[in-house]
Amino acid sequence: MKHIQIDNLDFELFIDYEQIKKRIRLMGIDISVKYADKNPVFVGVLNGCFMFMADLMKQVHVPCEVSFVKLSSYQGTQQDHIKELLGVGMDLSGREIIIVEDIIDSGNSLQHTIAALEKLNVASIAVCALLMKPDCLQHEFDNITYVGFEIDREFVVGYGLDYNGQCRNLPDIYKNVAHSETA
Ligand SMILES: O=P(O)(O)OC[C@H]1O[C@H](OP(=O)(O)OP(=O)(O)O)[C@H](O)[C@@H]1O
Ligand SMILES: Nc1nc2[nH]cnc2c(=O)[nH]1
Repeated sequence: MKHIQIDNLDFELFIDYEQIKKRIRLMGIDISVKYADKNPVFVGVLNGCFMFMADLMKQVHVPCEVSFVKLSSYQGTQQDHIKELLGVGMDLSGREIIIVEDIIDSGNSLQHTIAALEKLNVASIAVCALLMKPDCLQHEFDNITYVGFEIDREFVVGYGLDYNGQCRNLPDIYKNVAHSETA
């Protein structure tokens, strides 16, 4: 089993790039069928989505547009409180939106992204996430339509996901393991 260490944490291989590609291919087929003639806008939530978005777009075979947003946070004592969406950069009114997320954990980010997009008079919002942790969700959503892999509570890195800014470049996904397992 492939292991890596980042700072003080150990990780082992969890989902390899071949599995990821196969799953994304099927997700792309589903989306292409559903959105034929709808010219959807894929809205990626940076930073984590960049690899997933790139691979997903190669598997979507209908006319579409791509945009990215970033969530900004309050600083200091309010740190981690999501404030607003930055960078949509196009008119989304009347458009069919597919939010692209690398991972849904608590669902806090997703809830804020959806709330911000709803203010822009979009026609519809669906969510496409590579990973989701159902046991960690703190909100109810009725529009998480496309999920690559449902995973347990483990902390994962790679394929766009970081630990302290590191590991986003890894093609495979790794999960955190206790120190003793790798000793
Ligand atoms: O469901 P949640 O508990 O909100 O967690 C999911 C969010 O966490 C990560 O983003 P992060 O804020 O770490 O920023 P990043 O994309 O730049 O890594 C990930 O990309 C999701 O957007
Ligand atoms: N890198 C990373 N970011 C996250 N954000 C929410 N959950 C996770 C996770 O498991 N890994």
